[in-house]
Amino acid sequence: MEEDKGLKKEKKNIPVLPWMRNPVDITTFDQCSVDLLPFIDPRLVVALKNMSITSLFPVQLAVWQETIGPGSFERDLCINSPTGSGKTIAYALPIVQMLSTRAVKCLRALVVLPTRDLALQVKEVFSALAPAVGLSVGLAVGQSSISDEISELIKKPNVEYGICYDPEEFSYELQSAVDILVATPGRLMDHINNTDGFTLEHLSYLVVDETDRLLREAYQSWLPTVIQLTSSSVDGNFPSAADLLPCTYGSLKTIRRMGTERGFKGKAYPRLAKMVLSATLTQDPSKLAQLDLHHPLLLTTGERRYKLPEELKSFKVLCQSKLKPLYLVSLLQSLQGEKSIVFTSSVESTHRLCTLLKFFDNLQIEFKEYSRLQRQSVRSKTLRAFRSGQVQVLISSDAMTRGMDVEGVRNVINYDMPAYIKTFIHRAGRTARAGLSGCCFTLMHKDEIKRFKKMLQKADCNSCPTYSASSEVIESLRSVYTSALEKLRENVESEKFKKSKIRLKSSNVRREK
Ligand SMILES: Nc1ncnc2c1ncn2[C@@H]1O[C@H](COP(=O)(O)OP(=O)(O)OP(=O)(O)O)[C@@H](O)[C@H]1O
Repeated sequence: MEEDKGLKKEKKNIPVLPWMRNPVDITTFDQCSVDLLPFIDPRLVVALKNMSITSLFPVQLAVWQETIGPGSFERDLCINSPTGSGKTIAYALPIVQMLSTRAVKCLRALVVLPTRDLALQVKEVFSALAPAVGLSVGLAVGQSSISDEISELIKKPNVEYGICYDPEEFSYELQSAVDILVATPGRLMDHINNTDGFTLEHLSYLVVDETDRLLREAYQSWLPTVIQLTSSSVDGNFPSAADLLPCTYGSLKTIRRMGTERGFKGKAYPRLAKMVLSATLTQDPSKLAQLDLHHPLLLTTGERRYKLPEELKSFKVLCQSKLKPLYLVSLLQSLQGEKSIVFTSSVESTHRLCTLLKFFDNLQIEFKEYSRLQRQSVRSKTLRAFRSGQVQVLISSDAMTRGMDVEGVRNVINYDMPAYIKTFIHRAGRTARAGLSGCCFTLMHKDEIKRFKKMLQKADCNSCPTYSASSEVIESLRSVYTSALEKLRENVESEKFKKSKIRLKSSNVRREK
């Protein structure tokens, strides 16, 4: 009977897609000194060392093997590797290496991420590598105005000797100012639809980072659009007469033909090579089908689908629901100003918790709210302060959950227990990155223990000791907590009143119009 159960569990873990059942196991790779990496451009070795990277992590070496090494980018790669294991460099390095010998500048690599902050972070990594081999990197996230972004991405034509050509009369060739573009889906679609000279015609590499998140929403159909724009424009091996017509002086043309050979039938050639990544990569065939992968190869860490970082320690903090803020304060005080992120279940509870903490007198912890309710400029400022250490604790909704890499985060606190293991993995993964140690504390009521244990088992985590808050500290905080709660109630009332006043004012203005 027990055996039957075990068998059923095992079966449940077997992916439906056959190619997912024979993955490359990343754990079989060791770290490798950058000086010993085969085929690497020496200029990139210097750039890596300037980033304080002297050896490659296992996932980076595994991807290098499948791209620059014997794998030669022949298959599309699906990379499932834990948080903080170095996936960004895993895809950035081979792309920059491949493009280092390009002759003409045009947009050849596109990296898509779900949020602006993540895109900014990834752009930084490319910017530390690409200029070393003469490549330029652009960003399309809507951080600046669309016209500023266009002038960064598209090269204006040379206007010789002050002669200004009439664009109606003379169709000059607009060219890309970047080789690599890091984008969020919305802004990418804006450029595809509206920016003159923006083209994916020459695209050779597509990276879909945080894949499962990006595949969850349609984001203006960015993925089918990219796939369609990079699919074959010509049937068979023979170009049409139009393709043989001389092209505009200096312009570059990429003709993607429809493959006719075995294994390539119906596929475009030159091919758009794809790399898709996540710490919790989806195994859902219908979702993966959207990516139109070519002979996909899965690279994953060990046998388990989900894995937590090696050096992460998890603790549960048992408390009554109504006393959660007290336990949080006591925990934060015992962490003595270590960089920490507190996760709540929604933007509203983030705001509420942050407001409540402000009413705790003498807390002596620099904390800030970080949520999608805030404007981007406010969020960016908070993130900068957190990175620099000016702010020690971020109270965040799930806006911080995925991919964010902040140096020195020692603790993650789940103020509200996440509902899914995927959320737990991404939240906890903000600490214990790049082989460093870190702790994850989850506040819960004793009735939630069973569910929590079951959830952690999915990531093969069977040990989660209880962290005991000092009862003396809890008692000493009670009176401050009562008065903070009272002030919070007043604050909520006054915020409600302000909001209703604003609503009334704007509806009056509308009526007058
Ligand atoms: N080879 C390396 N040597 C030292 N540090 C590295 C190396 N590669 C990456 N790092 C550092 O490790 C940290 C985590 O890297 P990265 O953000 O790429 O992880 P990730 O796998 O994408 O995580 P997540 O799934 O959370 O997005 C970064 O601070 C990065 O600078």
